[in-house]
Order: sequence, then C-alpha cells, then structure tokens
Amino acid sequence: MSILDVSGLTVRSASGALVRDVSFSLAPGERLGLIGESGSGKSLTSLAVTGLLPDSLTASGSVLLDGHQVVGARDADLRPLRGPVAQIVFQEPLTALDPLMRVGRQIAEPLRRHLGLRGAELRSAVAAALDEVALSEPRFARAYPHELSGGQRQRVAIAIALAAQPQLLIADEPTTALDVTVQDAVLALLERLVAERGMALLFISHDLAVVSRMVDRIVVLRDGLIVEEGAVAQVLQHPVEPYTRMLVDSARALDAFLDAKETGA
Ligand SMILES: Nc1ncnc2c1ncn2[C@@H]1O[C@H](COP(=O)(O)OP(=O)(O)OP(=O)(O)O)[C@@H](O)[C@H]1O
Repeated sequence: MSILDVSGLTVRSASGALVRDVSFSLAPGERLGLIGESGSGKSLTSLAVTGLLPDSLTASGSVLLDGHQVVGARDADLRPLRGPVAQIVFQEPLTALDPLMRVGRQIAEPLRRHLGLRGAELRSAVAAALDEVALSEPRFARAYPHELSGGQRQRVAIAIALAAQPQLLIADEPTTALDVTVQDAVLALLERLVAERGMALLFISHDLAVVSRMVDRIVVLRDGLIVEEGAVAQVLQHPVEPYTRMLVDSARALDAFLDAKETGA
C-alpha cells in the first residue's frame, strides 16, 4: 500500500483554482521530487497533503496518508498522523521553532507525545536526536533558536520533524533560505537520514540539480497542473514538455557558467 496517495487534488481560493487535479503516489521508502517555478503550486500541494492549508483555501479530491483521508478531515483527526506518519520541514526553519523555548525542550516534545518517553530515557533520546543532526555539544540543547545560525536552526527543525520517526518526510525547499556554504551539508544530512531510516521523501524544490540528487522520480508542476512526470534521469535527459526543457536548460546554463568561473575561462 502507498504511504501517500493523492488523487484529483484541487486547491481553490475565492478567486479560482491554484492546484488542479493533481495525482501522484508514494510507496514506503520511495523518494519523489515535486518541481516547478515559483507560484506553480508546490507548497500548496504539500500543505494540502498534511491538512495544513490556510482557512481561506479549500481542497477537494482525495489525499490518503497511510490510508487516512486528509481532505475534509477535522484537524483533531489529523494531529495523530503528523508525527509518526508524515512531517514537513519548511524552507524557513523559524516557522517550525518556538522562539521562547530551548532547543532541547522542543525536540523532547514530540518524543514525549508520540513515543511516550520520560525522564532519563527522554533526556538520552534528545541527546541522540541532536547528535544525529551533528549538534551534539550540550550548548545546543540549552540554546534558544535565535542563538543558532540558519543552518543549525534547520538541523534542529529536521531533528524535531524526525523525532516521532515519520514514515514520510516532506521537505519544502529545505535549503533555499540557507547560505550556499551550508546548503550542501544540510542536503547531505537529509540524504543520509532518509536512507538510514528508509523513509519516503517528498522533496519540493525549484532547483533541478538539488532535486535530482535527492529523488528517484519527479513530478513537474506548472500553474497548478502536472505537466510531466517520470524517473529523474529520463525527465532530465529527455524532457518532453517545453516547460521542463526550459527548466533543464536554465539549470545547464547555470552549471556551465559556474564551471567556466571555476576554470577561470
Ligand atoms: N493563502 C493563499 N491565498 C491565495 N492564493 C495563494 C495563497 N497561498 C498561495 N497562493 C497562490 O497559489 C499559487 C501557488 O502557490 P505556492 O505557494 O504553492 O507556489 P510554490 O510553487 O510553492 O512557489 P514558491 O517556489 O515560490 O514557494 C501562487 O500563485 C500563490 O500566489
């Protein structure tokens, strides 16, 4: 059975449809990339999948998360799914962090709620979670989010998202807000954790180079519609849709420019 099965998903605002008739599914452990330009509907799709759309927008169609229908469900019924089944890592780590709570307590919260850990067991699980994202010094557990760098905050957000051992991780442009020098380290961390835990991954990005590194299969969105999908190598080497070709060409042009700069040409 799929861990995520999206079928005919449409998201509307008062002025019209923003995501239109989107369908895709993810098997346990599978890694799927959702790509498209800014405004193509990637984030709204990921929010609809977890039932986190703002009240001003409505979803129709079907989203089955581990067999549970998300579209039309009450928030109280979705909350239990958000830890152990699916978790999102957002572009801006501060979205996920409480500015007034020390990092260690924020990581402890899902461990307590979803895994029932208490006392010494909880303390050692918090230390292990921080260790896993390479923040093992004790000062990190005691820090408030504003005392950390952007890359460290995103590591904490990843530790919180993974604490309840979700079967599906949704990463929505997880490195876009980070300095280029730390982007690679955070991607490598995500790549390792997803592989080690055998999690399914829905990876959202406008950056083809990043997506192709992280996933096996790609869905291309344009104006809220799926215009192309397939295995990553096939879509990138032989893009069928002019829109996908344009994305591939602009990624190639950037690569060539960077190569030329590196070789001093
Ligand atoms: N709360 C909202 N109310 C009305 N329209 C919205 C709302 N949120 C997003 N939109 C619109 O829906 C469309 C899709 O937005 P979405 O955030 O999913 O794009 P995206 O592909 O994730 O873009 P980006 O890469 O810039 O994050 C855009 O045209 C956006 O302006």
